[in-house]
Amino acid sequence: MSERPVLLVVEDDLALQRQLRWAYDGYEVVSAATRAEAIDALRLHEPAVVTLDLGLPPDPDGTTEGFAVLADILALKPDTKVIVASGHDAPESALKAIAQGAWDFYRKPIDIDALGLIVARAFHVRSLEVENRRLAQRGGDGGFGGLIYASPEMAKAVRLVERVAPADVSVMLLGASGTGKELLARGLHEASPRRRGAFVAINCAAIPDTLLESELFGHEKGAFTGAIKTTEGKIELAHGGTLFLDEIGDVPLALQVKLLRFLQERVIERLGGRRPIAVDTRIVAATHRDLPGMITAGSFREDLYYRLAEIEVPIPPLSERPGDAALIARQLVRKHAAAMRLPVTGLTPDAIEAIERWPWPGNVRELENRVKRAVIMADGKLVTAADLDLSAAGDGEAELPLNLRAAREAIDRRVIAMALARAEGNIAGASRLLGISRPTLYDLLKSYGLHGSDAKGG
Ligand SMILES: Nc1ncnc2c1ncn2[C@@H]1O[C@H](COP(=O)(O)OP(=O)(O)OP(=O)(O)O)[C@@H](O)[C@H]1O
Repeated sequence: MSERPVLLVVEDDLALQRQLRWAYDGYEVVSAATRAEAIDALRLHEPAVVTLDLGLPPDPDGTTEGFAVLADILALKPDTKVIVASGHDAPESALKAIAQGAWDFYRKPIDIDALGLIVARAFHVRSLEVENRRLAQRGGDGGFGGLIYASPEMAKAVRLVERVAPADVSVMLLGASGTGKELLARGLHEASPRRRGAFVAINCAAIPDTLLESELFGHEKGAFTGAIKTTEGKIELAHGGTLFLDEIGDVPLALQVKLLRFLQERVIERLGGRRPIAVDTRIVAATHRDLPGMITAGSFREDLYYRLAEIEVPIPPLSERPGDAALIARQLVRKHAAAMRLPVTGLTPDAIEAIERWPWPGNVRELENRVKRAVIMADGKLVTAADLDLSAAGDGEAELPLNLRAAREAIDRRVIAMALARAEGNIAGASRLLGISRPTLYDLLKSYGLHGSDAKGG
């Protein structure tokens, strides 16, 4: 039973003590009638929240003893949320208590429901503070590669990348646009012995096929019209370091052959060049495409795939990482407010709720764009759902799915992802939570292309 949060009630009226203990059965209510008892209880139970009647003996009609208790509590445990009682005749003492560090006040005679709300809010805020502190200790600007995350899904991807970073194996990051593939690739580079070399990134989908070859391999002066000087390609620029090839699935077949040769022989030839150049570059590739499907269709070389994908790291979309969107949003608000010198400090509860409901088709990139804009739009200190332009989230107004089947699939995916997250990727656990059999869940995972952590092995 000691798992219930402890609420310390400092109150000299024994009947009232009993009434409160009875009313707040969601908490472990500990009572104290004097300053000494209150401090003993504070030391013993370390309650997160205390309600404090300022009129305690030996000054039951005044407030001196109450203020002394308040000072003691805040000196011993400054993060305690103290809620003081203000007598109907002395509202100013409540304000004075708040000025001295009390969290809130309530009026006597006690309204159990109203006080209950204040107490619940105090516990809630306290738990958020504890969580924030825990995250801050992980490193101010995020952990590995600057990534911010708390979901087990993302932690798993990060752990895998961390583990393979020092080894000389090829890594393929699989995830949709904006899920953080480049940050992960950069983190991999930083965690590898190659961190003294350069990290070079190229998005193969963003460069026209005709230019991609010279971007990757470089060219000699005069190799083609406009080649006015010899230029090193990205592979050469990353010599001694890491080259991140984003959207590898968009590399045309002819160039795939050339890439494969580089990976086999570790030499390149610039366009128009005649001599092979030895290059020591580690390739990390990424794609959102179904490469095995492309291999079957003949548009991606199987031999290149096996060279590039010794280890595959699936990166879940933001919508399948419970809790991450709100966490990243908080950090981004602080970052952009500081960069733009705006007095915005956080998000309103309705903004957090809207963020949690939004499907984030553009993943973290979309989140970052919206937060940046919202920080500029915000009127006060807090960003609202309207500032984020997410007020229609969940109404179905912003994103009407293609048809009912697509809508059902979207909901299935979300709920399955949540169940997997709660069961820490365990299929048996997730299927129990969903009220379906294991084989049914496997079928759903397969048909939606989702991965439970033991989906492959189990
Ligand atoms: N977990 C995260 N924490 C903080 N910022 C993130 C996180 N994931 C992504 N970002 C930010 O979101 C943006 C998109 O991330 P990134 O470029 O790594 O995605 P990507 O998967 O490589 O996308 P694309 O394939 O479209 O280039 C970047 O500004 C990045 O800093």
